[in-house]
Amino acid sequence: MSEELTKPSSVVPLDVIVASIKAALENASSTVYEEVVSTISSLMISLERPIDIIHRLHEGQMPLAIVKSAIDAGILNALAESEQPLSAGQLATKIGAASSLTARLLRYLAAQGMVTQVDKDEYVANEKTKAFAQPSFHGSINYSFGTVTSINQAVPAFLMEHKFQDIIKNTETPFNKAYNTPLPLFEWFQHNPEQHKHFMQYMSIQRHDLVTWLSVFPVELEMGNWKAEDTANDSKRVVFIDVGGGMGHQAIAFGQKHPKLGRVILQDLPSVLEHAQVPANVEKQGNNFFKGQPEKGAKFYYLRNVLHDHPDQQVIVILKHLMAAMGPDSEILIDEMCLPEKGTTLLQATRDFRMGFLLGAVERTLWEWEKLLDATGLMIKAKYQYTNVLADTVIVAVPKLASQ
Ligand SMILES: C[S@@+](CC[C@H](N)C(=O)[O-])C[C@H]1O[C@@H](n2cnc3c(N)ncnc32)[C@H](O)[C@@H]1O
Repeated sequence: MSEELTKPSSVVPLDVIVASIKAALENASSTVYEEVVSTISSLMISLERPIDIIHRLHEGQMPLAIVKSAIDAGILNALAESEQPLSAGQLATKIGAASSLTARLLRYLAAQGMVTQVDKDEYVANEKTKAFAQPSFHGSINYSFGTVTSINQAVPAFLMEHKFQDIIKNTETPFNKAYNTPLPLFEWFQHNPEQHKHFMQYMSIQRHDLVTWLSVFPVELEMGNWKAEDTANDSKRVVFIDVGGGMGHQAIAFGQKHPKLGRVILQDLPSVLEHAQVPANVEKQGNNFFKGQPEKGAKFYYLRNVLHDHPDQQVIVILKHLMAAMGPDSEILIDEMCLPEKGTTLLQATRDFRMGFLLGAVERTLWEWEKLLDATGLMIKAKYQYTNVLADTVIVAVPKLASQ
């Protein structure tokens, strides 16, 4: 038997290894799941030969184009809605496409794990098909394909033109080059509501299934003796402000988990808050964090994935406004990735460049956070890491003087 036809499992017991990984993951927590998937991805990268990298980079451009086409054609929704297995011909009739093209799309989607092929020409929806039939997943694919792809295309020319210097201005990025605009991304979104909607849909699911900061953050411990009752003014104080909170997922989660601690506020630009749907215990408050912080003396000023959107000088402006509003017990909670100094994963390094290409910003290491906070007049009182895959960490920052 030639070497090419030797079954891999006769050399390495792959079937056994795969079966044991699948069995171990059946009831695993999302943290364990993410970590195993990340380790396997790193293993795949470590096993690649140079030509395999060429194949990965070359073939890697295709999935987004195919998945976008499959969504636009309505294949995933039609399959997700069907209670019976469907053939390519039946699906083609439902969506009004050619049956041979539909068959080829299905073959690709099955190879990609997004539909299940149960027989020679029979397909059924699986969990991934059902997820990709939802508007938030459509929006995410549209964001990746419609907004991000053109930015990636602009990167090499942008870096060459800028002589491979750091990207430090949010008005001079590959995004600005790709869209020929002088506006920073979030201002540009105000003039491009369709792209903004897709971005927000992506934001709403990008942490799908990951544990949240509330699973590790010791609220009672950090609260200390802080009380919501403001007896002097016969009112309730603000315990939590989700600064730049977008659709308010974290404000909602905090209010649900801690309904009695005090008032909860969601702050963002007014045009963003129009789209946020929050329960009665979360107050919406339009505010531009570059202009100031109207709520004085709140317990927690929380910022998730906000500061990584901005270069250092702007982060300092945002934090100084919060410092001016802080009372003696206030804390700033910075919920961001803390990149490891060594052994950054491909995903973490990708997120870092994404920030740079879109916004002239960066993901930071813990040491870089320490340096930046120090330059602002803050220090790290505590930190709580809650994911390994993204190294998401809540940094508790307090003014240097108050803590000394
Ligand atoms: C990357 S998103 C993070 C949203 C949210 N914190 C989350 O984790 O889902 C950044 C947020 O900052 C908001 N933002 C940008 N510029 C702002 C400004 N000048 N004032 C207030 N919010 C702003 C955006 O509208 C957006 O909701």
